[in-house]
Amino acid sequence: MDWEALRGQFHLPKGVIYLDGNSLGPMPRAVPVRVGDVMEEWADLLIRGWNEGDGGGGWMGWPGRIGDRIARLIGAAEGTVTVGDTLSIRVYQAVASALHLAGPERAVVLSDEGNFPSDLYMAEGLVSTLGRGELRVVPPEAVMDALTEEVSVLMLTQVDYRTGRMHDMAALDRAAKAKGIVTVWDLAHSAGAHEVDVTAAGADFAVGCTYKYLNAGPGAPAFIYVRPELQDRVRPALAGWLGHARPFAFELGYAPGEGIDRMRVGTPPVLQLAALDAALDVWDAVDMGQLRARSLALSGRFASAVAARCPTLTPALAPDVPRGSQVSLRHPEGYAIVQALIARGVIGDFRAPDILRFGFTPLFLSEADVDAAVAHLAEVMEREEYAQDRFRTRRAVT
Ligand SMILES: Cc1ncc(COP(=O)(O)O)c(C=O)c1O
Ligand SMILES: Nc1c(O)cccc1C(=O)C[C@H](N)C(=O)O
Repeated sequence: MDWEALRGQFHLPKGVIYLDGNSLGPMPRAVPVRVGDVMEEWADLLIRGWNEGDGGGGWMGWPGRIGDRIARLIGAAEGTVTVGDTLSIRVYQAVASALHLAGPERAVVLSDEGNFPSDLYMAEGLVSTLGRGELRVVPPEAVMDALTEEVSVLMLTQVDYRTGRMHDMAALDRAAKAKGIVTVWDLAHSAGAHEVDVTAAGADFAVGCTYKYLNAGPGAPAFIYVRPELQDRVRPALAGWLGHARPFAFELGYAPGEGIDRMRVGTPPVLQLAALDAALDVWDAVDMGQLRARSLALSGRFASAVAARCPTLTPALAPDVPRGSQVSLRHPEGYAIVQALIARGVIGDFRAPDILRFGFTPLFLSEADVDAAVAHLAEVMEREEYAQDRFRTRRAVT
């Protein structure tokens, strides 16, 4: 694959080494052009855009059309993915639908301590709304043994947002199925980061965001996948008018739409979908196997150089633990170290209580970036640059 050509498709600010594409991907150059085109369609077509926008295809069909483009990246068949709303909403929708499928006999939603708080809050809220059941949260290594007959839904984020630890999706799905457990996977840190095969794994539901590795921009819409065999049995939980079988009949009662369309909720975010559509063009030339190989090469290069040059930074994971496309390190002064690095133009991020997190995105990073980032980090550590007050003052966000 031509990595240089791929990198050329992104706007990357001068003097910045961006190791935070796992939180907010950089902007593909095609995005503002495409968003501008769609704004012109809005200006000229007005409401006719729903039917005639997108060069004639209409904006209304975008959630499914763009869902199909994401499907390829997660090993899903056409017609199994739709896009819109935020990831937190999609998590709620998937877990609620999964609980309904699992039936009332079982009560436990099982998750792990590496899951993102919003996912846990959503499940906790659902359980309390239903007035039955419980959310059970175990350490990541204990998930397999916690798959008991009491569990109705297994809800996991495949790659831990803090440590980068990666669950074996196929093995956990197999074990869950053997016990009649419905599975929900959050692929926020997987889609576009490494190969994912929801079909081979037999996942029931998968959700993910598009503003990280898929580079669709801040607030970009989320996606949801439903296993084809379940689609006509699923009750969408958030029964919005655009998930109705006949939205424009404006019937008073709800009738679920066909297949994945029933997971649609309300009006599609057209401008953000235009950004996503353009961002997905970059992926047309990407082979996921080669991407994974390069991601491991770049992150491995970083991890071993840091181990050699920065002995006080402890890896968050043992070397033999499978990880996503990030490297996480621990240090009690993690926040200040990350701030000192950002001041030097190396952007990573910090996650409480002590994690320095670095994402490696082969679409726009090179070996030279990795080596320069390590050199900066080594200097920050050797000179104890992080001890300066200006780096220790915490901001409220990110
Ligand atoms: C794994 C995971 N789940 C859920 C979320 C929440 O997504 P959103 O803010 O788009 O609802 C995030 C990131 O914010 C995440 O990393
Ligand atoms: N979604 C975010 C946002 O709206 C603002 C700041 C950060 C984020 C994030 O994506 C955080 C992210 N889920 C994480 O992995 O930590």
